[in-house]
Amino acid sequence: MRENDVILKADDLYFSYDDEKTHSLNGLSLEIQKGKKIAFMGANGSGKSTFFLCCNGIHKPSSGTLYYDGKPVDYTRKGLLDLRKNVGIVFQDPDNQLFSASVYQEISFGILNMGVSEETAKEEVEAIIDEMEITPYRSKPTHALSGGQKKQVSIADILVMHPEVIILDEPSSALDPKHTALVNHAVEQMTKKGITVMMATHDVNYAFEWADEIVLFKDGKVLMQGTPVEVFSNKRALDETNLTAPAALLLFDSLCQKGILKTTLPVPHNLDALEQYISEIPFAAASGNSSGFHAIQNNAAPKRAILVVSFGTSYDSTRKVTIDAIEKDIADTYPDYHIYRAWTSKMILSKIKKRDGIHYDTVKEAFERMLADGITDVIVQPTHVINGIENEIMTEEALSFSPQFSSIRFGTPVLTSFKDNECLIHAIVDEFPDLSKDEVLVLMGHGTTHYANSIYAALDYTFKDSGYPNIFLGTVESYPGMDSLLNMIREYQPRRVILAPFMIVAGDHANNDMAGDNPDSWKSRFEAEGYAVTCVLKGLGEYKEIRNLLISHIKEAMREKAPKRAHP
Ligand SMILES: Nc1ncnc2c1ncn2[C@@H]1O[C@H](COP(=O)(O)OP(=O)(O)OP(=O)(O)O)[C@@H](O)[C@H]1O
Repeated sequence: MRENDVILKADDLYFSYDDEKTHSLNGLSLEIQKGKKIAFMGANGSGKSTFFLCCNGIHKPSSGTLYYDGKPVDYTRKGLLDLRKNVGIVFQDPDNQLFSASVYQEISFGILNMGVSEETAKEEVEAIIDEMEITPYRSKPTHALSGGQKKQVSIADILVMHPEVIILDEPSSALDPKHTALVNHAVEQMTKKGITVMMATHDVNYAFEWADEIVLFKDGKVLMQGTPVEVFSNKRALDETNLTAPAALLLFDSLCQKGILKTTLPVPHNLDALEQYISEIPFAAASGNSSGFHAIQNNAAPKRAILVVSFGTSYDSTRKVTIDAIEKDIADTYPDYHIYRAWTSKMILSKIKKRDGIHYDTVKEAFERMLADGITDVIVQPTHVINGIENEIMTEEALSFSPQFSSIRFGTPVLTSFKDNECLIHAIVDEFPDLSKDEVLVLMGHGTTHYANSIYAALDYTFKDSGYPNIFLGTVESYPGMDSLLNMIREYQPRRVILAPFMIVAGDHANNDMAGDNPDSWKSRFEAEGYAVTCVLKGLGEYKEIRNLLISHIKEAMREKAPKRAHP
């Protein structure tokens, strides 16, 4: 994130209402980006309102620093006035905010205090009264308004001052559906104007649909900050903050688990979007069965599936652009097949379960799931780079299910045939078109004790044989290792070393063993030899050509006449 995109930043804030006996803010740190819609959620009493009151200077943290637009908040009278011009709060209870005699006076008060001319203030107030549909009660005394009307006036109060940030503390609490819709409309208008909107809400469905980001509060600090899908998929974080997942996400997950919807579809953020997906399921439309579900489950369940088996990764960002992207491309190419996912690294699976509460299937679980879903014919496509131990174990496990399926076919790992090697060399060369003669590209493969490890040395040779003397391939766990690479590269004498992973994902090995700052990382060791080093954290799964190669392996598996069976 660029520093100048951050409008508000809290750094280790503490605040107490009772002389430090208990901390309502307890080491709170977060950053809010300009122009975003941020929902603040968490259990009652977790500190959301207290933080909001700090944001426009009503409370001053007892320690820590709050920054507005890159500068620490200035608590002088003038500093606070400036802050409040830019950060407006709409209070949870409008009675804490409205104090003028009439609606018109109430909305005019703030803007007149900002020192604008009466004429300009009048124009602005009229415009906001019109926009917020306040005209019918513009002359009423504020105490005579209904709860919903008071809320509209308190929003108009703030909007009229054109702040850069608007904070709304549970704006829809105690409002009927009509007034909730009016408030939601006002919030939409704010974001259209580029205002940063921070909103506390307990409504998970609204937050899921509306927000760009969710901040979860617990005990006066941030438990989690992320996109709505990241946060609401994290069961553990939801449990800790007394929240439930939104209906659209729960239903979507359930339909994906049953194989009715594809996991590769973008997550729908409301029930309307989900309904749209369901209405697009071909059989539901053709059968004229309005519910769709029974028809699909009972009569039309497709029997063929592709199981994509990966080692796995605990890095969400790389997973999205590698494993998810591979599965999506496969799903797009083979729309008649159900796509299932399995990961082979037990360590990663248990880490994700513990950290995020998310379960991904092992190979065994995926086969059991497919069986339960009525799948009869399976193509297993690994995303493993070589035909090593992982792939052998996976194949054996899959074949143990042969008696229960009509056919189980296997696509080969990325590097199996000579043609695969050629394709990979092209993919790498295309990815680094500007590699100059005085630079070397050093690729980090995983490496294994399995005999298939020889592919790394063979491919390193093939690069050179194909006219690329400055592309080297080593492994992090086997041969050729770092010492061999250093010897070869010393001989070449490059000006710069470019490091890139030769693994499907740019995960732990790429981030730490390759690009980390620890003295044993490849980056540090090349730097210690005096080379300038550039790291490219891009997994092979991000290369379109590699994804296409895997798709071609599936095609080859489909052509296979006699599917492999353990018990023919
Ligand atoms: N005026 C006050 N005086 C004393 N304690 C307060 C005051 N306001 C809040 N607190 C305490 O500070 C803590 C944080 O409260 P806060 O209102 O910030 O939480 P919240 O997350 O906004 O809760 P809710 O979702 O119920 O609005 C709670 O323990 C609360 O009891």
